Amino acid sequence: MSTIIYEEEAVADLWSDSVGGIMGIRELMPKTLEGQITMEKTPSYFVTREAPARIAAMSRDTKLIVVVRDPVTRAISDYTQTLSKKPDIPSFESLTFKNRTTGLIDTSWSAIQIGIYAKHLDNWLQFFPMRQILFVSGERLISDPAGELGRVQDFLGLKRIITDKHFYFNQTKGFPCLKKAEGSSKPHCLGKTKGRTHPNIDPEVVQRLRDFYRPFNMKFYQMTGHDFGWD
Ligand SMILES: Nc1ncnc2c1ncn2[C@@H]1O[C@H](COP(=O)(O)OS(=O)(=O)O)[C@@H](OP(=O)(O)O)[C@H]1O
Repeated sequence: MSTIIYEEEAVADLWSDSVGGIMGIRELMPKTLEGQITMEKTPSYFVTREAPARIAAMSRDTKLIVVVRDPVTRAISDYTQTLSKKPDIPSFESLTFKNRTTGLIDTSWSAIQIGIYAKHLDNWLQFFPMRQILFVSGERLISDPAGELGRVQDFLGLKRIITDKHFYFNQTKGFPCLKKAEGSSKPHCLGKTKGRTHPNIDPEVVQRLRDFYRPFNMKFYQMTGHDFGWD
């Protein structure tokens, strides 16, 4: 049987040379026994330039899992998260453009930059073959969580233990939830910070962003061999 051990996002800073870089992080990660898989979950790795080389230097066999969703919705979700912490930030519409009159998009804004998946994937492919990378569809994770987790289990070479039986759709939350949380007999939904209501964004700005991302999405579908259906 395989046990999965999670590490937290805080580990990200620990890659820095000041704490011993790769060797430092190795010391901090739990020891992995035969039959166990050690996992670390840090969303920012996917968009961090140095991450592929550093992870490859630690182990070329590492398997990588990335959840991707429609980059336009992702940008709005990202903005919604920042807004919840800093209510005084400018509108989504004004942050989107370098110059609203010319329609020039500010690709240096992280909410926009992160969704250019093809560009980030290019960096990873310099160090890892595509067969070691799994892209999970954020949309399917909501519409068919068991199906998407089936792909994850197959990719990790695990028996399909998590199935439809483990989920139910919670009408109040508007998302799938677990029938039983681990080590408990009670249902479990993700917390309040997951599944926030997004603000309404000017449809013209949304359309402009759709047009902006289309070529990058097409490239991404080509690279992964999978149409995520965002266009
Ligand atoms: N089952 C279930 N329950 C609740 N939310 C779900 C679920 N599955 C996927 N999602 C989507 O996850 C989004 C939040 O994940 P993030 O990775 O953005 O969160 S975080 O950055 O780690 O806070 C969150 O994005 P927002 O809707 O923008 O809040 C959800 O759409």
